[in-house]
Amino acid sequence: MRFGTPATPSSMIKKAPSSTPGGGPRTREEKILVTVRVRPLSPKEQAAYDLIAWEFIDEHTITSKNLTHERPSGPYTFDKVFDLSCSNQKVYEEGARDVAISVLSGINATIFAYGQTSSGKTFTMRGITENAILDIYEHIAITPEREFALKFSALEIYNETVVDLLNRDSGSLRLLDDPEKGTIVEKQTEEVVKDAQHLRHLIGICEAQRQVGETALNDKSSRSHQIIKLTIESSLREPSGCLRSLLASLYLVDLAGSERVSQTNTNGARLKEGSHINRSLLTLTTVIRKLSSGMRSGHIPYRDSKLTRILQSSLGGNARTAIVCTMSPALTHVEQSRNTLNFATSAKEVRNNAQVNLVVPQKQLVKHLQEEVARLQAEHRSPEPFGSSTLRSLLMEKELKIQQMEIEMNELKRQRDIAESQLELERRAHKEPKGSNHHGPSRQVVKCLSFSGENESISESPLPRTKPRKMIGRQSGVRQSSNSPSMLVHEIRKLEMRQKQLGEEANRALELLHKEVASHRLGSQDATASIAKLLSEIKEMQAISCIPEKIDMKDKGSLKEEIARLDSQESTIASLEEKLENVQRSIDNLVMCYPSGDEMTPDQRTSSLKKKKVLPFSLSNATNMQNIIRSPCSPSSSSCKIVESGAENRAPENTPRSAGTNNISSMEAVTPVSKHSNSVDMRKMQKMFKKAAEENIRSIKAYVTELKERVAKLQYQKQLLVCQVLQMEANESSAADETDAATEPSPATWQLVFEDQRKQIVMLWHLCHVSLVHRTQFYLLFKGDPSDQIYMEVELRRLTWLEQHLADLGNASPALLGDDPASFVSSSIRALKQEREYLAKRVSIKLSAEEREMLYLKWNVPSEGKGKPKRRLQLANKLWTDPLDMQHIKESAEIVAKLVGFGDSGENASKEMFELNFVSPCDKKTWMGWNLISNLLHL
Ligand SMILES: Nc1ncnc2c1ncn2[C@@H]1O[C@H](COP(=O)(O)OP(=O)(O)OP(=O)(O)O)[C@@H](O)[C@H]1O
Repeated sequence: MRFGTPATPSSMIKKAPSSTPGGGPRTREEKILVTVRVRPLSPKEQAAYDLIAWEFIDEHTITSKNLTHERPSGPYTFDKVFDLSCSNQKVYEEGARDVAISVLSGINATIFAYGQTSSGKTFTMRGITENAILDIYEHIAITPEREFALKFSALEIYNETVVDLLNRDSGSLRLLDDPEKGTIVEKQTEEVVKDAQHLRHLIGICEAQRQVGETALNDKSSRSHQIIKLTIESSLREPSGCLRSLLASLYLVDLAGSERVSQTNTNGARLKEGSHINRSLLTLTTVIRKLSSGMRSGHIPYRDSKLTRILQSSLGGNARTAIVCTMSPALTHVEQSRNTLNFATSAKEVRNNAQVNLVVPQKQLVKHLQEEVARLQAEHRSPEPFGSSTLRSLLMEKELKIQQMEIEMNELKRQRDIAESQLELERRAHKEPKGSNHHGPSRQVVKCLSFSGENESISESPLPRTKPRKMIGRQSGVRQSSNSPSMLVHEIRKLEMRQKQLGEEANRALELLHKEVASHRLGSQDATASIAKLLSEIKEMQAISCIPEKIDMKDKGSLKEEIARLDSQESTIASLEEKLENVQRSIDNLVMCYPSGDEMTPDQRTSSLKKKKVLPFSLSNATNMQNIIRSPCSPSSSSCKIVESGAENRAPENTPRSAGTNNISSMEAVTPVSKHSNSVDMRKMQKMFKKAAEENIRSIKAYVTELKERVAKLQYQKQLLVCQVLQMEANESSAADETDAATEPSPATWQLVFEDQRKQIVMLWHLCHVSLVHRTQFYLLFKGDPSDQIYMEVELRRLTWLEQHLADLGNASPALLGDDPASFVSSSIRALKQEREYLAKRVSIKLSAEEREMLYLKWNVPSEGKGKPKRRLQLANKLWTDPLDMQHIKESAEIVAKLVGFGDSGENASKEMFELNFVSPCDKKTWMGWNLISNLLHL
């Protein structure tokens, strides 16, 4: 049996016709119905002469009385506020009925009670459940035209373990992700409900099975979250044109109550239960808060707890939801009640998108078609108004349809089997690393926190996996498609290829320059030699930095290696730049080497004229020459052309001139030619040559400058891409989780996120038995500065993984675990105990007698008596014990800091001790230099 949205492929769910019972709109976006119920003072509260701290302004508004010197809270306004005298009947009618009966119209519905322990959740949910049963069966009774089928299932989430309340023996149930149905509970029992009495009986069984325990606040405190699911399918009894039936589920959720350790006086098993309860409620609060702030498209951490995973569709999804927030009126609980009201305030902003679920049961459809065939066959046997051929074709058509349906059914079954086997594979794949390395981070965590090669292999896995989350679209200059590490590596490689091409072009340009200078025999020998040297150097450099032609994206090399490689190439790029500088200098020298005709001495002029007489090509070839030089600058020119044109312009080898172009004496020996040239206007020729040469050199100079710019641009783009890779890794489940929008969180949003993350971190420290000194240092160091963001995220991820790991150890069967599963947990607890003993010793060293007395008084530490531990140890044992009470946390941190000797702001610690040498993520717009990136990766 499956738990989740109705067990029907979404493709089969259609919008309802207008004639659905209930008659409401087909889909509706609406806010969650939020009401608040305040129970009467309990006998215990009355006995303690506790005061009523709340005032009911009207049916919708509640505010705190001004009983203490504290600022009063409120007024708070909700869909309804029920005062102390309100009956269950009224709470149901005004706070739940409308939502509950939606299930009869094919709309999923969820009703849950939220509130502090002993605030009346179970009391309220019982009332709602009973009234809902009455309403449902009354509706069934007055709707004879429809046939109703009810199914019942129930589970509890106890210490983050899902248990079937109809079959406890089945142990811990797994939650599976179904792309269409959302979260489903594997192998859960589902009972067909016969009637109202049977339904009450089943609910009774569940209540008896549920984990209940005694705490200081409640004799029968629910220690688990209970989720009852009633699935109702209804269809018209009379066969009509409409084959579809309405299918929806009603979830009745009785949450365990949030509790303060200091008030419930819990320890041992109760304390552990309380921690799990608080943690999952904290996730629920976070989910609600995020949904209420309109972050529907951003990351909502449903997966952080089993409760929110199961309730996902009820929170911002395809369901109508009503929440009854319960609270005690007592002054003692005013702080907790305020928390409840804040939760309720967030919840009333959450919008759901419920729709009518219509299904076509395949069985029914096949049955219908068979009946149709039978009818047609009967008609065929009897005299018919139509020709027998018409009937036959109709029959054929129907049979074909049946066959089609069967094929579709088989295909659906096949797909289901594939999905199941994939899930099974995935489950095994997840289990494997556990067995081999209990202490290593999970693959997913590794993926989030590092660039190890394993990630690449994960990405190649055929198993379904979570998609990389969206990047914050910060680098507008970088292609949008670069949204996965492999894409980015691909981009980087492409840029490198381009860079290589540019290098080659530069080389060709230089070669031409070289040729020209050599063949003209003009300019200084030094310049010619230096260009020749540059040419060979660049060639050499290209050979070294040769990039593999083939971009092999299956390469197992990790991104980290990739970035290290890029980093090492920096020197190559720098030297390319340097060499280009040199080329430019050489060109400048060359320019200098062309003395203007006017400045030439008569000797120079003669020599120049002599040289010009032996030009390898005549001046009529000037156009060609320009082509040679210009071609590399022109983007459209191909290197091939350049080489060819160079060859074309070479002097024919059989001419006498070509015999001795390499030295001046041989040039001078070619007297007939020079004599012949004498007829040319030498002065004019000289001018033209100078002009052409200067133009060539300008052209090369411009080209080199352009090359330099292009190399710089490429390098910049490459670094942007690297940054993107880094940011993506860092953001994968945190910053990018926060928002899809391309905007930075505003300081106000960051403060909210910070508070939220801090609460989660505190809770996780508690659950994972993290060292008190670490907690204190971290708490005092990270106080919400924007630059703390990355530290907070990393700490949260580390702890979330650790908690999950510990939970897995706790839930796994000993056979699977091999070594002592509890050793890790117990050694952490032992270390914590030793730390408390150490802190206790420091109490008398670091605090004056007066300070000690004040603390004992404030922290309710009774005086020492026989058999009681020392007061200082009692004090140490109280520190950091209530993760829900932020005041307690703050004071605990201050005391530990004093005992250990940290300054007010943890001055003995620095953020770097958390080994995160990052720049502030809020400076993300500023350029992250290469060295910083290298540091970041600890390359
Ligand atoms: N509206 C009410 N009127 C009278 N009694 C109430 C009301 N609400 C709760 N109570 C009583 O208060 C006590 C605590 O209620 P309940 O067990 O429902 O609290 P809870 O919130 O479910 O606690 P927990 O989270 O610990 O399970 C019970 O004895 C219950 O009968």
